[in-house]
Amino acid sequence: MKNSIGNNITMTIFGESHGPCVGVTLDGLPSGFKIDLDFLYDDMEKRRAVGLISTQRHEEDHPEIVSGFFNGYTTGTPLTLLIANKDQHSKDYEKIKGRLRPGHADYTAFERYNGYQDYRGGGHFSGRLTACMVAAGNICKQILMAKGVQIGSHMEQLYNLKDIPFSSDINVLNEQIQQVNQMKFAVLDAAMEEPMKEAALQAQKEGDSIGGILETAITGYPAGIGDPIFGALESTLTQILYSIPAVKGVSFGLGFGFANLKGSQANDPFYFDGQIRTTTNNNAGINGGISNGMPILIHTCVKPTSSIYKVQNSVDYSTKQNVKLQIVGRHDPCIIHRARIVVDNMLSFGLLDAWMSKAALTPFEGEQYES
Ligand SMILES: Cc1cc2nc3c(=O)[nH]c(=O)nc-3n(C[C@H](O)[C@H](O)[C@H](O)COP(=O)(O)O)c2cc1C
Ligand SMILES: C=C(O[C@@H]1CC(C(=O)O)=C[C@@H](OP(=O)(O)O)[C@H]1O)C(=O)O
Repeated sequence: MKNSIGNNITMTIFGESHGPCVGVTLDGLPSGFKIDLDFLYDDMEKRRAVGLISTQRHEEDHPEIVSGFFNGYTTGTPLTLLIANKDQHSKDYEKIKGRLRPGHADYTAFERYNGYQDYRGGGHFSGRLTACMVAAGNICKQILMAKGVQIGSHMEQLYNLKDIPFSSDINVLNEQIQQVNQMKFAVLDAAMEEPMKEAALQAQKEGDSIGGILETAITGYPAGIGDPIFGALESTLTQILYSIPAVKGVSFGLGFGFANLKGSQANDPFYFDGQIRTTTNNNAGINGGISNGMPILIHTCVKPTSSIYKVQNSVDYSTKQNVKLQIVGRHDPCIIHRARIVVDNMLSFGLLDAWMSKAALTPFEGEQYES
């Protein structure tokens, strides 16, 4: 697995930030699924850079489906989406060529690819490739939604500013998911929108950057999905989340918060009301790597953008000299408001892929466990 991931459906991502296009192929999709293109374009719009709190590189981000899609439906053969790069300023990178941006992949790419990597705009390591993740993941999300799954994220924290958390009441939670999915800047507490935007703007003015934490909720995902040991749902989703550039932390449910609790506080007691549920959801919908039907709740930490405009200490890889680095060009002062849809859609890919494993292994209808 290098640029491909998945078992039943696979996602392969290709391209570089300053090449002609970036793209993605999904293989193994069911045939005959009607794709809502407007819904796809809406998600692309949520990731697209707008305003001073995002990069000033403006791309259309209008994916072109070049295979696996016919008369509005998936054909079941590899579905490839291409997204053009048109607004590259490659000369910005000539000026700092060989000078390693702290926090970015410049140094590690040199070591990995022996200098043959396309260094312009972060090349294959660029956040640009997350446009592919949003596009391909959107199609998976559409399939999940048709099965009653909902997924949405909000910025629970931006730098030191906090939004309210998702509700533990399933009805309220479902409304909140719908609410954030209507928003370009996803916060639950409307009063936090301006202060958060102001904080991002302030970082931009200072030539600096900020990060934060996304909270994602998934409802309607059935119990019984996940393949222990290595296909545990948490393992699958964690691998996917860490594939997103700038993601530096992932936790499920109470996560590290479990450390402060006793078992009597941490356990989620069961009850039955026609369906097996739990009264609390500290384990966030997953036990033993398998979904239990309760909402899946995930926290994802996105670091501050590494390309900042303050002078930094670095090394010139070619001359092996210590240098002062002054980055030029266009960068996001904050990534998280754009990354939230990347997170949703990549999780959708993982959740659909895991569900397809269960579907492939489910015994004949009627052949269910009976006590
Ligand atoms: C939507 C999005 C936009 C990004 N924009 C930038 C950017 O403008 N400048 C930058 O230095 N990094 C940006 N990044 C992050 C880098 O791509 C990432 O930090 C880099 O590849 C190194 O990987 P790592 O942070 O996961 O170690 C962006 C990431 C995402 C998800
Ligand atoms: C192009 C996008 O983001 C880019 C991600 C990025 C990086 O280093 O990750 C660096 C910048 O690239 P450039 O220097 O070419 O402007 C961002 O603009 C995008 O998200 O669509």
